[in-house]
Amino acid sequence: MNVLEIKNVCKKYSNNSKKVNTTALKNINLTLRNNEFIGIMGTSGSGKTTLLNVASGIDSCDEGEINILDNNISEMDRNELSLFRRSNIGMVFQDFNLLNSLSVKENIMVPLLLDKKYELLEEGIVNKLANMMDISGILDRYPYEISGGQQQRAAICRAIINNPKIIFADEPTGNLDSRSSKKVLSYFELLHNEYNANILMVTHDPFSASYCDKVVFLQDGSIINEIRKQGDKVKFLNSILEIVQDFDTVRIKEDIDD
Ligand SMILES: Nc1ncnc2c1ncn2[C@@H]1O[C@H](COP(=O)(O)OP(=O)(O)OP(=O)(O)O)[C@@H](O)[C@H]1O
Repeated sequence: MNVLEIKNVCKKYSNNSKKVNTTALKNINLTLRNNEFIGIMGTSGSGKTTLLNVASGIDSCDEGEINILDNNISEMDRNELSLFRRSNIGMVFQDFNLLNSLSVKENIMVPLLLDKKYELLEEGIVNKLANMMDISGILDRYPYEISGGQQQRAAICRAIINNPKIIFADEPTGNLDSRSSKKVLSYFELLHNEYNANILMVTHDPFSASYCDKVVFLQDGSIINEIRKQGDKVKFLNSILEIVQDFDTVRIKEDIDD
């Protein structure tokens, strides 16, 4: 079964004060199959975050539909969607989105408390995840007392504590140095390879994208290319870099022509 189907999706933003419409997504079709890790790349403003927000139900689309495990989330009302998202979707953001007034442990527990899944807390799920993500020594600290990499690993624990069917990640390494990025990416890889996690990740970074099975490239709201991993990560990284360089060359030529 496909985990996520994005079908003919279009999205416009209207800016009422200037009476300008921005077409952010143009007829997007994309499928995330079971046990797939897909990356979304593209230049700034190409529509990456909009696509992730629409696919995860944070935002609505104007045309088309989004199916998650055969449920059309575009047709759900607010309450249905909110419940559906809580039990099926895990989100990871560039700026971590941890609550500073809660300890790391409490932050990770939030989704279970919202869903009253106290039995999982008693089974020690927080400690298990913290061990897996190598943050068990900092559970009693507050987000402002730990590094960005540790905050992101705590945010991943929070995203997966409900055992979601899909993890959506928007530039999860965007605020991290290269060492912390590698560690965070290695945990995504672990979740994907060992726990069959399905992941859709936005990134502008070819190195991060090389952890995916497949990368799609957006430009001006359309998918203009896609590439599937064949061989190892280094080979995949080189293929991604070639495509990114081609885009850059075309863009520079267009800028010169303008
Ligand atoms: N809330 C909004 N209102 C109006 N226009 C928006 C809004 N959000 C995004 N846009 C526009 O939609 C287009 C796509 O934006 P989006 O944020 O999805 O791009 P992106 O590829 O994620 O960019 P970046 O890499 O810079 O984060 C851009 O032209 C952007 O200016």
